[in-house]
Amino acid sequence: MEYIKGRLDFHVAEPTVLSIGKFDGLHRGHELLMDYVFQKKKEGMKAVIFTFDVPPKKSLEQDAARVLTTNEEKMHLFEQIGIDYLIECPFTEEIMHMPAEEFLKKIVEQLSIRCIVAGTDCSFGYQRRGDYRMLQKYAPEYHYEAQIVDKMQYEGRDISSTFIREEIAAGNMEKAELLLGYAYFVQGTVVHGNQIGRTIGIPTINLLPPQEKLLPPFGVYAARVEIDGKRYNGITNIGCKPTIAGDNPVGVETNLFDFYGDLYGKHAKVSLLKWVREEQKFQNVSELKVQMEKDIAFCRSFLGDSAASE
Ligand SMILES: Cc1cc2nc3c(=O)[nH]c(=O)nc-3n(C[C@H](O)[C@H](O)[C@H](O)COP(=O)(O)O)c2cc1C
Ligand SMILES: Nc1ncnc2c1ncn2[C@@H]1O[C@H](COP(=O)(O)OP(=O)(O)OP(=O)(O)O)[C@@H](O)[C@H]1O
Repeated sequence: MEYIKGRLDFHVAEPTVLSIGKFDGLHRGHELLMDYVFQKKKEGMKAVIFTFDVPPKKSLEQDAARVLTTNEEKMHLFEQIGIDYLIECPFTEEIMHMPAEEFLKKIVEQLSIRCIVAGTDCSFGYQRRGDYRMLQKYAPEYHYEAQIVDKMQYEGRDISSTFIREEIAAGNMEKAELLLGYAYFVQGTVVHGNQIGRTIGIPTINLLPPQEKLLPPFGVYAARVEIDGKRYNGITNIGCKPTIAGDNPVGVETNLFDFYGDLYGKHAKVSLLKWVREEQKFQNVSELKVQMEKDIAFCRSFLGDSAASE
């Protein structure tokens, strides 16, 4: 996949099928759009995703300002599914104020678009004036096909990134998984923690998630972990470890079941499957250990041998 970012003079000479949007989380609704995109790819067009690189909101205090997938994660997801070009267009003043018609003409010409796939709520151009009707209107003049897709729904509500962010912020991991089509995950490099875990017989791998990544509420989760292509069942604590003195950063730490070894520096993908309980401040580490053992027993039974069976 070619990743074109930071420039307005993006060009693709081959005929393309394009989809446009934020694609935060790449959920089941987006997947529906991708089905149409890949149909066209089979017919010989190059698959292009067009998205804007909007600077992160100043205040990340609110969950709505955080993202399901960072730009880097999105890039990997698009690459995995077989997108040929990912265009991350800088959201400059010029782009922000470009009339929708002009914007459409620009991308059709520069990207040799033959088909545009979009949902009924897509919007583009100054004051978001461009919509699916505009895409349909200009299709004959610009010689592309407009493939407009009705929004996929779940229990009467449109599936959207906003919907999924709300579910994750409420700790509803199973529902988020249904909407996403895969379990919500946090990934990163395994870093050193306080090394207390091993002294209580429950070692953990520690990840420090990017600031903009939306995390579910602080607490304990049943997890599935992927490292070097291998899958493990495990249990994850998200939070600042209030039982442990000091100003601990927000961490995602996981005890892998039936694994012993050194994983520092490795890349780990931790999928959060089910909320188990809130993170608590215990009187001391011994009390915390008793609770952690109960949590592990619960998660072992909840997960069964699911990692091995997939
Ligand atoms: C299953 C599990 C549950 C945890 N629950 C809590 C908790 O409720 N409160 C807390 O302060 N720390 C909790 N922790 C974090 C522990 O304090 C932490 O794993 C331990 O101090 C080791 O940290 P280290 O890897 O930095 O050495 C939990 C960790 C795990 C794996
Ligand atoms: N549930 C859905 N079914 C079909 N198409 C969808 C669905 N959700 C989004 N799309 C389409 O996918 C493209 C990208 O959508 P985008 O990520 O911008 O919005 P979204 O998923 O609705 O999230 P939000 O508006 O909450 O940020 C758009 O063309 C949009 O219309």
